[in-house]
Amino acid sequence: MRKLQPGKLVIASHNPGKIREIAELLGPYGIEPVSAADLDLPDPEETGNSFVDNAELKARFAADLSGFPALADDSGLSVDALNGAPGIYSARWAEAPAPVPADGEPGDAEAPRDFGRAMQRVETELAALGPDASRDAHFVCALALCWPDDGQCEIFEGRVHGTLVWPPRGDKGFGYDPIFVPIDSDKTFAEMDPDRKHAISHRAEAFGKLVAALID
Ligand SMILES: O=P(O)(O)OP(=O)(O)OP(=O)(O)OC[C@H]1O[C@@H](n2cnc3c(O)ncnc32)[C@H](O)[C@@H]1O
Ligand SMILES: [Mg+2]
Repeated sequence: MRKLQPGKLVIASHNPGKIREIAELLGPYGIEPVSAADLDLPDPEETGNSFVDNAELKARFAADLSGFPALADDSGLSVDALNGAPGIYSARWAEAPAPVPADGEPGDAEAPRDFGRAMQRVETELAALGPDASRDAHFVCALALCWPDDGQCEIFEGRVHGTLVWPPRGDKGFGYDPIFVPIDSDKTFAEMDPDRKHAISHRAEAFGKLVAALID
């Protein structure tokens, strides 16, 4: 399998929380992360039907446009009792419906994200199933690393199981972290130090596989 050489690697993400975690996880390997935003790369539409498809689509897009190897992460929260929702729609659950301006033309501004709203929606849908509904959930992370020249991509996946709590707790991390308590912990991801999250998270597991396969 082709190895990732030290040097520039585009992080094909526009999520600052994710970019920070990826930079921390890559810290020890002599790789220079450059974010898609640093390169002014646009955010592609996530038209895939799976985490893997969306990760590959984002990494290919950034590698082709930048000429550097690119790493994308597609991830999300999957709630058992909601048949895996929000899943690949995890980011979209945090977006408000696009406002329709007075002239009737759809606006082109990106809808701002509100994870308070997304977490509330998870809780509301779970509560509607009654007090006995399972609160089991897992985070999934699919990483795709694509090279620009021959279009080759390698994919790695990780997951972490846990349960959902309400109300949200903690101010570290990002996204759904304040309602997710991983197995064998009493803290939410948002209450943990980053090092602890990196020891057990879905992203850390996928990274462990990537490092073992692609970095000497
Ligand atoms: O596509 P990019 O630009 O990378 O950024 P994004 O935020 O849109 O990322 P995704 O499309 O992969 O959507 C995943 C969403 O799932 C949530 N998520 C993923 N990993 C998470 C984590 O470690 N902790 C909390 N929430 C997470 C988070 O809300 C993300 O916005
Ligand atoms: Mg996205």
